[in-house]
Amino acid sequence: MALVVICGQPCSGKSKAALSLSEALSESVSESESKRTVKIISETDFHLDRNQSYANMPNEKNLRGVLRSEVDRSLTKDNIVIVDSLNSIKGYRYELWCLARAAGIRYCVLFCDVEETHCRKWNEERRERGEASYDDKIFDDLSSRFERPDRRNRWDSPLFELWPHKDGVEKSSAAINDAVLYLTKKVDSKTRDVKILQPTIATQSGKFSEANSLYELDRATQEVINALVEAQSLALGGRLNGVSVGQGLPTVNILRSVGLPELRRLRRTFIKLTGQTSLSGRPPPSDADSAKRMFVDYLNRELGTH
Ligand SMILES: Nc1ncnc2c1ncn2[C@@H]1O[C@H](COP(=O)(O)OP(=O)(O)OP(=O)(O)O)[C@@H](O)[C@H]1O
Repeated sequence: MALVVICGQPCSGKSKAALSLSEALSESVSESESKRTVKIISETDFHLDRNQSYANMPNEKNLRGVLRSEVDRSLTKDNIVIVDSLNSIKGYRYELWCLARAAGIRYCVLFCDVEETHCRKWNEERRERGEASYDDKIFDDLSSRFERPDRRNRWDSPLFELWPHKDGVEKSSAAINDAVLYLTKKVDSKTRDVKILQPTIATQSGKFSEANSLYELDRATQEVINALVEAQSLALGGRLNGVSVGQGLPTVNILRSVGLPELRRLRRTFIKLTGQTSLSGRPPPSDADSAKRMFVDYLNRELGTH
């Protein structure tokens, strides 16, 4: 039914927010919606120690991989899944958004906006009470790498903002109320303010094996670029529609001439988002057709023809 990504600095009140949202959602269930369930997926479910999980990049990628798989397994038409983790890397939020899109459900981000100094103080207080907390080194590292959500990104939208330090967090907080309304609103063909993500061919494609994945991704996307450059030069600047990049693959639909620098930029961004920079540990597609399909889908969306 929906995926909610909680996002915020370390020790910014994310778990409190996840719990408040879960309670508010459960209370909003009417008789007719009794099938609906709310599930929180958090690092503590896997008995993972914060300082171990974020000690180095391989551990961090592993943690994100574990959480992402659990999200992927949990998304259904009837439940609302809340991911209670830092979710501070933009590329990772994009991946979660892709999972929601592949599942054809609604999506939103709930952001705990707390200044780093307050988070640090809360973390120190937690440590003094003998509760699990971040070591200073880990806290500094995570907080310096935090990528603030931006509602202009599809994967950060809609964005509901909480200010736990200023206002506290309750199940009646305004942002929680707004999120509940958004997540539970009945939609029909006239509804404009609720977006149910639609799966595309690319997001429906199967699972990929890790072997040779980066190499395949690099090569496959280059082949798509080559095909486009060639097709554009043959069309001599004329309108191009339905450029084939291989049998059984979707076509690229460009309504304007797109130069090589722009194509190269799009390719670089795509590779980055697909995980080549290993932001989340998810392997990029390992077979050429999957990689091409994803890239064509990305180009069609970015060039505004979808
Ligand atoms: N609104 C608040 N006012 C005062 N203190 C708070 C508030 N929210 C959280 N804290 C303090 O911060 C601690 C951590 O809260 P919480 O577990 O919700 O944060 P978190 O962002 O989920 O942490 P982590 O990054 O470790 O998962 C709490 O134990 C509490 O001491």
